Amino acid sequence: MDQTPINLLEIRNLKKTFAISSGLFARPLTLTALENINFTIRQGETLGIVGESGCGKSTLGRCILQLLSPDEGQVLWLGQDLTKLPAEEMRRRRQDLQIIFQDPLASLNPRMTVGEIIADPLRTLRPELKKEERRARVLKTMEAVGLLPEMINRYPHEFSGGQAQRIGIARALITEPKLIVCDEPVSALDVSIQAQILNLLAELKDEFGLTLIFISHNLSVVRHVSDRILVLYLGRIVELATGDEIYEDPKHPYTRALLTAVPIPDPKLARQRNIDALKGEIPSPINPPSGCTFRTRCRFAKPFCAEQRPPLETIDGGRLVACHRWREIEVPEEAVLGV
Ligand SMILES: Nc1ncnc2c1ncn2[C@@H]1O[C@H](COP(=O)(O)OP(=O)(O)OP(=O)(O)O)[C@@H](O)[C@H]1O
Repeated sequence: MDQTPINLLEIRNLKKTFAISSGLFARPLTLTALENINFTIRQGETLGIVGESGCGKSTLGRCILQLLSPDEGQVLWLGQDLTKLPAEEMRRRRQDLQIIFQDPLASLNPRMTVGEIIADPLRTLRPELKKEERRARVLKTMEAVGLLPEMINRYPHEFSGGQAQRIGIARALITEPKLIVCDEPVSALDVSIQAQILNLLAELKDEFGLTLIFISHNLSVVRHVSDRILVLYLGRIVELATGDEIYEDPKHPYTRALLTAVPIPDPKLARQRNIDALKGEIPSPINPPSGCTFRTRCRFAKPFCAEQRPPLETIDGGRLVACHRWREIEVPEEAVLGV
């Protein structure tokens, strides 16, 4: 029997722009939030998406879920293009694709009880369910995420951030989705609570056979949960590889720069790695640099990097990198994480 995992989701040539007003009578400017985005997600995989603030992570998550309409490109769910689905069909498809937000308390309606919040997606997506069936599902889902049954009639403000995120996870889980986009799910939580929520997501993934997209600006958070990691810079993919490849043999200078923010215990190694640290501000996506958009902050850049956009090349059996100079950039072995 063929055991090859199937592609649950395929993103093809995705582009998303926003029109930015630049004054009452001025023509709006175009901000390109995502461009030329191509990748696939296999069933059962966790794909991490990393990059600095403003690089397009949330926009990508929202375009996948059709909470935002892309300008161009396809979002293929088991081969079916979600961007072309009529609203009613998309509403039904939503059961399969859910989202968990960054700020758990802000994303929960303060006037609804925990039970009402968790049951809410069922009211719209499974209106045929009877009240008792809904309640039974809510209690089962609460148990799965570690909430006690007696919490069902309480309100969000009575909960800590970690508990509130469990409510958000239960709300996403109740429709029995196949894919959950986790948009910075632990960034707003205390460090001591972050590991609990990450472990819970990993357990739920195994228990329910979920596929996860895990968005974070923090590469160390993504490392622990992801099979593969997609690195975004100014709305473009600069690298896509397995977690081990990204950590042990990063090919793109931007990935190397992100790695310098991941703590390592040895101060000598940390100093060596710091030469890769990011310098300067991220350029405006309204007027990005010509050629390679990372060149203005790249310590390996040469004049020709300003001339052409580097293509996203497939290298070493499937990983992707977009850098004119990746072949010439050697990573000193002792500077690599964990060596
Ligand atoms: N509704 C919008 N209108 C105009 N510009 C937007 C809108 N949403 C996002 N942007 C812009 O698109 C770019 C990508 O934003 P996005 O929120 O996707 O980035 P991000 O990587 O998720 O950042 P963060 O980690 O800060 O959330 C940014 O320049 C942002 O200002």
